[in-house]
Amino acid sequence: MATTPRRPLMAGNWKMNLTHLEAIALVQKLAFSLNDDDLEKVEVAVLPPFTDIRSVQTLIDADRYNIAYGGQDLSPHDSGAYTGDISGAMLAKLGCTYAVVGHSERRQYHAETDEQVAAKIKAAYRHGLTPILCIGEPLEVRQESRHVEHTLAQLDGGLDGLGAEQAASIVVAYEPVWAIGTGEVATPDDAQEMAAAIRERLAKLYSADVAAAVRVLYGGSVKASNVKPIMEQPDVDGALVGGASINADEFALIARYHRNP
Ligand SMILES: O=C(CO)COP(=O)(O)O
Repeated sequence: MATTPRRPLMAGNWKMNLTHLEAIALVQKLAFSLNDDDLEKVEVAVLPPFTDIRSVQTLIDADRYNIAYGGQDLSPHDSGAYTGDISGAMLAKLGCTYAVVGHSERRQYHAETDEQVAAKIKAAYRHGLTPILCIGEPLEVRQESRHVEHTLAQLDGGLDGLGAEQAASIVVAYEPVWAIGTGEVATPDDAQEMAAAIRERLAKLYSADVAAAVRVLYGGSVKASNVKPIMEQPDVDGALVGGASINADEFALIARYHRNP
């Protein structure tokens, strides 16, 4: 099996936080806290609210910051009468690299189904965006030890109808719902167990090469103080960071985890 080294990705999902003015201040501070070596070792991305993206783009372009950015969601449609929605074309035109798809908060508060998630993933690829597919189990499912089965069913649903070439570039984020915003982080072993199971399922659905290429992130109460042992797991390739990503100092420390003793 040809294994290409996977470049770690630290992505900050700001959720519904920070105005465009606050976004500019955060990205500036973040860029000053990271050196070329950090940004070579680790890809750093921010995922601001839609209203901030134009400002983030302008700043990153003007100062040539090596920081990627993307949207927190996108419409499965390319244009039309979908009030309040944002298309992949709009995100692509703003220079976005990524689009988060199927975050548990979208599934919970907007009743998003696996079918809609699969349609959004295809919409992202139509516009050259890399989807970050979020999957993960709620607490009661873990308590019944059905977490792997539940999470892999979401993976199957999200990837439904997607070809191998596209699947090889997707990013999958394992975000156990019980760890999101709770301060209760999964153990490094929990993260590794699921990341390995995701990779194994990708090998089955596609091929060993696809499984070896896909970056699997962990998300849920990631902080500078807990990120390193999670990143040391062989199948974990990065983190999707919520609360800690809206503090530039903390997110920079997370992105520079490799410098920590
Ligand atoms: O949902 C998350 C990232 O998408 C995780 O959020 P927290 O880091 O705030 O737990």
